[in-house]
Amino acid sequence: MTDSAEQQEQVHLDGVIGKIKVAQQVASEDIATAARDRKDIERAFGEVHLNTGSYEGMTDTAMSLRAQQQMLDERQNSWQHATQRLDVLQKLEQTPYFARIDFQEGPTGKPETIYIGLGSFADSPDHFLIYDWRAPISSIYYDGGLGDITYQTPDGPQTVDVKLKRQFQIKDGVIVTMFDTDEVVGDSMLMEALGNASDTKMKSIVTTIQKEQNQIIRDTNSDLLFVQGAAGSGKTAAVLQRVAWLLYRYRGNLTAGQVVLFSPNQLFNDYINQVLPELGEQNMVQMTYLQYTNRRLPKIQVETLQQRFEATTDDQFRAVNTLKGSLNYFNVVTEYANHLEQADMRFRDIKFRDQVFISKEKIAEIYYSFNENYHLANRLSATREELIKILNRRISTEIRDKWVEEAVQNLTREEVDTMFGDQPREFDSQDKEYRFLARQIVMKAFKPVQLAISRSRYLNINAQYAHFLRHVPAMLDLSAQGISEAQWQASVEATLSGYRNHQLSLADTSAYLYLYDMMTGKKGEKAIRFVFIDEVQDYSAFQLAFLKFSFPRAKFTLLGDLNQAIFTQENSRTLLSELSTMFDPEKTRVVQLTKSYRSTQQITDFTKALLVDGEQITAFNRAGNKPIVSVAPTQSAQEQRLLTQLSANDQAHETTAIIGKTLAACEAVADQLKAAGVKATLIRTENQRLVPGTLIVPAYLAKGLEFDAVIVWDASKKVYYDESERQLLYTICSRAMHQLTLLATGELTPLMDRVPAALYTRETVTA
Ligand SMILES: Nc1ncnc2c1ncn2[C@@H]1O[C@H](COP(=O)(O)OP(=O)(O)OP(=O)(O)O)[C@@H](O)[C@H]1O
Repeated sequence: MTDSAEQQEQVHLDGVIGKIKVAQQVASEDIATAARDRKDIERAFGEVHLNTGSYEGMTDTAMSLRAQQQMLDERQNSWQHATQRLDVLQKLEQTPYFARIDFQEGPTGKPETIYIGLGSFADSPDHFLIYDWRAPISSIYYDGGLGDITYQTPDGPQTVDVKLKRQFQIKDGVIVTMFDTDEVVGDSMLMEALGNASDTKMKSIVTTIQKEQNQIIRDTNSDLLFVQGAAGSGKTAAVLQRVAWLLYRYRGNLTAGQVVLFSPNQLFNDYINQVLPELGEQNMVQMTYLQYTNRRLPKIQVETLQQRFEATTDDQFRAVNTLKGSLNYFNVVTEYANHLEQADMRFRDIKFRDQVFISKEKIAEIYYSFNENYHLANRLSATREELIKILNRRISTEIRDKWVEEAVQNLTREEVDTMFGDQPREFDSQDKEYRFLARQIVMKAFKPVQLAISRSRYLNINAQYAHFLRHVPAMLDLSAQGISEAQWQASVEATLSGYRNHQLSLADTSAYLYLYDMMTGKKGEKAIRFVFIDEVQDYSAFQLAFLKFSFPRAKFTLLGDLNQAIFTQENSRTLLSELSTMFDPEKTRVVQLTKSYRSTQQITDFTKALLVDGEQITAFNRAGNKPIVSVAPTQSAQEQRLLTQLSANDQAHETTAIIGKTLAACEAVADQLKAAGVKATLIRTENQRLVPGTLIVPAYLAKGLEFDAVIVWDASKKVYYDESERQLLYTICSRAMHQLTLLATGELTPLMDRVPAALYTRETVTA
């Protein structure tokens, strides 16, 4: 490449930036105009006189208010649109684009040149100076090198002959480097991107999206897209890009509020919440499964992440919990709920002033009076109608009661005025006026009853759930699950007594809510169009089936690494086969990501050796130090070693996370560091924020995060002794980007036995 090529590109860049600045000016003026218009309308709003003297007057007022509101909404929209536009333009001014592609469509097509950036920019309706990275044509940048490349358009596949692929690094409007490449996405660019230090916030990967990741990002056909990828293979990164892509692809028909991401914990939500804004989009709805379920049961304390992780796992508990997480159990709940159409629905009396108003027996009689064509949802709504009729009859008779008459007579002028509200007041007789007021008084008194009916409070979900649990042995062969009937009944009693103390396990919460939704005929949240579930290996099949039921119109993207199952362990292996029965196989796509980008080659080689079948994982070729495994004879020697490692990491400008197995272990480390005068932040709960500097994090909160340097505290035999902890240790070690240290006291964990000695530096600390 000649100097002049670079000069020409800089001239082109300057021209584009000049035009972006002009467009910024226009957008700023649009914002000001929209804001001014809005003020004017708001002022006019205040001047609309509320004419409530006559019925016509009220209608006129209402109409003019509505028209004003509409104008206000329009101005609000154009204000928002212009603000978003300005935001994108400001980003573009710094780095307008990162790639140039020259191509030709067919042998006779004319040669074209496009530039690709974070957003599109045109100086006239048909003249694009920059194409959005999400535009169909931009796909050729991610999907291939030079020559014929096919990309998908809304009208079907298109092939073009790519003649030139040029990548740029532009900083503050100046080309820092540029090079031509015939690779998919030049490794040097990726190397540069990956060489950066870790941050408390994840960044977008728009300039270096890999071909396999691009497949995930641009998928539109699958109802279920399952991404199985090694630690650090960019599952989370790709999926955030996918959200941005979907918002672009379905602009006008899809909003960020119709996309939900279920993430492993709140800390992780915080970690990723800058990526979409960086891409000029709004964040999707983000929550954890626990938050999703707990918000529906505010009075119940659903088992937290820590409780779940540190729960006792005796075999009996494990078998019951495994059963409660299975698809089989989900089907049992469904079957049980359907059976309630015939019998066994539990009701509660509807009370009025502490007296039984409609008895549960009466409600049951009504509920079961409809024929078998009435299913759960319409049976309930038919019952509701009957109950409302009973209430209305009672209101009509109650009107004549003495207390009501007295109440009407005692009404003050103001009370009468509020009761009439916007109602016309002309009555042809005094009696009619009296009846109107009396009815209002009675209806107000019966409001709690009306609410109890409309909110189905006469359903007794607690009794129903207890009945269901006791009924399970009749519906399922427990012995096939390795559970005796006595064990099951003991677990039922434990669940119910926990419930009386307002506590419920996550597995029971899911079943409880699903049963409730079935009983009340809820059909889920239809507005949600895309659901993403990160770290899906930690979900049970029951939870996934429940989410599918809860979001019936959504397409699902599930991301997981079966090697990082820290809650469900071996169950996660059956998850894929259970999933395949939930979704149409024709509309299911499974993508494997095997290349790990997070860590250096040395760390990836080490972590994959920890796994029993980690062969498939390949490292991105980036060199670093071998992991250090240090065994000290005493606890205090291990503490000393921790201090020297921390200061070595500090000197190398690597931010360290010390990852302990439990919160208690992390607290102990935090105390030691404090005593030694070393500054570090202990992350106790998922509601904390990640802050710069050394962190101490319990294992179950480190999911999905990454750090420059990781110190595993502590990798002794007494801490990690069981085969079932292999995946946990793998998950922890794979958080490290550049530097990994495992510290142990006494004997090293036997989980290290399978790691070849050549893959790490072993140290023995002397006392
Ligand atoms: N195409 C890419 N270009 C640049 N960086 C990338 C790319 N893909 C992944 N990365 C980086 O690699 C790191 C790991 O990515 P990410 O956290 O998405 O992986 P993951 O598969 O979700 O990992 P885990 O399962 O371990 O949580 C991140 O720092 C991410 O920015």
